[in-house]
Amino acid sequence: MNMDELKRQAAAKALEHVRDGMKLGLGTGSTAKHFVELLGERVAGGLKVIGVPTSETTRADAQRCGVPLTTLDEVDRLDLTVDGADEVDPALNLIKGGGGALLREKIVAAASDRMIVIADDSKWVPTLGRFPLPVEVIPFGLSATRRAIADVFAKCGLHGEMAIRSGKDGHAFVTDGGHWIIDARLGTITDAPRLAGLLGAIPGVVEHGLFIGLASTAMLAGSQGIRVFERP
Ligand SMILES: O=C[C@H](O)[C@H](O)[C@H](O)COP(=O)(O)O
Repeated sequence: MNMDELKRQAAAKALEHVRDGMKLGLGTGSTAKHFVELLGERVAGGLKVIGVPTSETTRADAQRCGVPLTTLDEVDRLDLTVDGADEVDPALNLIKGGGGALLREKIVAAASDRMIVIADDSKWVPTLGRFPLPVEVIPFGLSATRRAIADVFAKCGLHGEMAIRSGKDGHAFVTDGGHWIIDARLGTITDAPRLAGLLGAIPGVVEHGLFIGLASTAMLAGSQGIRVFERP
């Protein structure tokens, strides 16, 4: 079975948890896109849900699939967010943001009663950090912000290359919020909650891709079937 089929299987498993009347957070990325498409099929069959997209790409996908949309200004809490991840560890802490949507994804996840992470099982890691950590930054004062990020890494015993993410046009990649992303190759993040706290306190850092304590459930599809993990 190829990777894309595994992603679709994980998405289908998450769909089993969607009930009529739910307010949903709709994630971003190739796995979340499967969920939006499958959800669209259920909506066409009469399911009543409303979704908040976590990116302009997901907004367009959801509109194409006929999923009704709203915003966090119009609804209070969301019942469930279903989203992909770049890495998942045994505590269900995550690295996200490979597609650049981490800021809206984190806002939506934090406004949800439950977050289900869907992925193929290559995303499962014993310790976060193999995937470069995305840090969303304000372009103003970038060098100062970068130095502050490097100081935080050193304080956490981490050393690694930092690179401004480029877009397809070769210029800096710009997020939906108009910010840039620094990708940091850290290798192994031994204390992700501490790193998350320190990064979040840097002026100029808008958000980072460490999702600590936000995911309730992970559904990971592999050749042996789907494994479901609940946050310990
Ligand atoms: O910014 C993008 C998101 O965090 C994605 O959910 C993440 O990169 C996983 O994407 P994919 O399902 O394409 O591997």
